[in-house]
Amino acid sequence: MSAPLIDKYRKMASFDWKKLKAVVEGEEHVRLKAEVVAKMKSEPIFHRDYRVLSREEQREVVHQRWKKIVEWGLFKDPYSDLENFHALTETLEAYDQGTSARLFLHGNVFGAAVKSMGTERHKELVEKIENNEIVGAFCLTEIGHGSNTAEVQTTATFDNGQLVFNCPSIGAIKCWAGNLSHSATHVVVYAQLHVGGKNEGLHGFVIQVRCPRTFQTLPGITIGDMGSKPGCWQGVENGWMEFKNHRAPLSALLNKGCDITPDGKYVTSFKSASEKQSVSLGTLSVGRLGIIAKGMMACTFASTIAIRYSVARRQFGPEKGAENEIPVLEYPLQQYRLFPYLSAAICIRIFQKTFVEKFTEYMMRVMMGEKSEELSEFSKEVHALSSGAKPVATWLGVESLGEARKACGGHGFLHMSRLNTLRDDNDPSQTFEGENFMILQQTSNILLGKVTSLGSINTPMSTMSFLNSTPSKFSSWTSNPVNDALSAYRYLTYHLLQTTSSEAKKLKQSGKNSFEVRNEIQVHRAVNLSVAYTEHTMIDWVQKFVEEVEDVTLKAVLQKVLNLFSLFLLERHLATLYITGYASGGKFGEELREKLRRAVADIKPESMALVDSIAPDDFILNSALGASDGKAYDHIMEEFRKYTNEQPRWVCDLAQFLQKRSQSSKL
Ligand SMILES: Cc1cc2nc3c(=O)[nH]c(=O)nc-3n(C[C@H](O)[C@H](O)[C@H](O)COP(=O)(O)OP(=O)(O)OC[C@H]3O[C@@H](n4cnc5c(N)ncnc54)[C@H](O)[C@@H]3O)c2cc1C
Repeated sequence: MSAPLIDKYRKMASFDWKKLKAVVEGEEHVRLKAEVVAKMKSEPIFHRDYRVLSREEQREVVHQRWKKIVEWGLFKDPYSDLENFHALTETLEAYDQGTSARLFLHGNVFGAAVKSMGTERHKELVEKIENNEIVGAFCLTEIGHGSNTAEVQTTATFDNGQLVFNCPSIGAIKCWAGNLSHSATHVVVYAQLHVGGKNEGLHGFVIQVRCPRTFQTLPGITIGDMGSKPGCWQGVENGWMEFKNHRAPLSALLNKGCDITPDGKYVTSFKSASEKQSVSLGTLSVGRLGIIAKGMMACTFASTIAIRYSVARRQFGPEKGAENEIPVLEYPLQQYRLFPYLSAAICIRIFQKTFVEKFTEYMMRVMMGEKSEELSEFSKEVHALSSGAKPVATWLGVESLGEARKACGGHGFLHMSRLNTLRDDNDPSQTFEGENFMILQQTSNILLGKVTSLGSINTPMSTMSFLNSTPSKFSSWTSNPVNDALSAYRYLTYHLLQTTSSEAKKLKQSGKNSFEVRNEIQVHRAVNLSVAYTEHTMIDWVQKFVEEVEDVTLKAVLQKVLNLFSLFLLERHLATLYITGYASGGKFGEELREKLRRAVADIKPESMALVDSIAPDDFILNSALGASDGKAYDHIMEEFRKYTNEQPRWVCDLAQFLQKRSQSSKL
């Protein structure tokens, strides 16, 4: 049985989805993505079915795909061709995060670390990285330390003009580094630098770990694999590495801002240990911006697959008889569970794109060598927002895939739906490049640092200026739910800032040290503060984007999308809004919920065209339930039929066993 209803739903929309796609993503981005997809379709190595590959198969296929992309020469420096970089990045991330991890870990993590922390001394190596003559991995995490990077235990000791690397304990063994198990010839490794018996703290080094011809590890280095992992991560070579007196040349030290003289003296231009650490770990914050897009892609896949399937799937109806059954998308509850993630997919995309534009402006100024108060304020603001937006986006993304899987019932559990695999693929985005709860503390620390300048806060992206004036309490709803939501968020953020700050003061006065204070203000206070600030900025930036859209039809549909996104996020703070005194009595909450239900219902006629505007090409989506023709049952059966005649060898054993059982029961 096929499901032709999808076209009926497409016709309900008030707008042309292709026009909306061009407005939201940009025409050039859409064209470039289509070009990459066409290239991939033409290469057999990118063709795939729903078969679950073994770890070895998956790694080999990732390797072959990586080789093809390198041969195509599509992957360029993001700052030399940003548009091209984004189109390729998005397509690969959507196709398979295992393949994209392989490329990014080399170019954008390992390579970026060498470029940002290295000097002229590393120029030749940078050329090799760019030509893909070597393969790189990034080794920061150890068995005993991940988040607390300052305490990593691997040592690099200056000895007779060389650096000697050691892991003094099991906890100091490097782990989790992608590309490391089999492929990496070089790594960026972080270690405590010891010179003349003194620990100079955490530093980055670049060293060769394998011979690029034999792939044998160099003396003093043992490398292994970390075993099986869920989803696409099976294809990523996350490895461990132990050093035992491995000797490397002094040039291994990534020496921007620091060095060791030939006679063994450590010299640095850093004014403090924290400045040194922030430069050596600065490369990490760039990654957070990219990971926001993982959250957006997760919401995109979840809503595309689940909403298309919800039209093909009919259950119950006003009257008896299968012919009277209605698509499950008709149920308000199903809409309420799915449409918010559809709105999140669109809003996070708009937010992330705006953020990347602002970040690029910031990076250009850094690369031009600017050193100003304003630029350092810019850096802080970028850090605060990226550390808040990465958790907000990735939590929403993983949550959306779980909800979509349940919304697709039993068939959602099939591997061919891709929902559980995608959930596994996206799961670690909540942990790597800064564990979500840990980096939210960085956002709240920066916000709390502003308490003394309330009234005169002036930051380059203006994300905190609203804190300058005392926000007012709820009085009544207006005709614009987004403005209403923003007012509520301003109140919420302001009050969370005040209560978190006064709680910290109280704890300090009671004799707690700053470590204790920081820990005790997290629950219900600092964490919520970071989330509220971030969501306010997201909504605010998307609203500014919508205001600029000229086409009235597209503007109207985007407004509906943003209405839903704002109310959906705000409703999650309902209890805190009441606790902080924004409103009293049930009316505000009742009305908020009623507006949320209304916003969901407003999306229904637009939903299928909205899905079409965000959905990746079927080749990339690769979901039997979410294909654009809406024929979920046909695709499911096509796959089922592949398995019907396979009789496993143990069936003979089963037959014999049953026979034995029946004979013994007759005795
Ligand atoms: C798929 C994957 C790929 C990875 N790739 C790489 C790679 O290529 N290179 C690399 O170096 N690393 C990599 N990592 C490692 C990753 O960066 C770390 O796992 C991450 O930084 C979190 O550190 P952790 O595992 O030590 O967590 P922990 O810090 O041990 O956190 C455990 C829990 O404790 C909580 N916690 C810790 N401290 C505090 C605190 N002060 N207050 C409140 N709660 C706290 C955390 O919130 C978390 O819930 C990868 C990880 C994964 C899963």
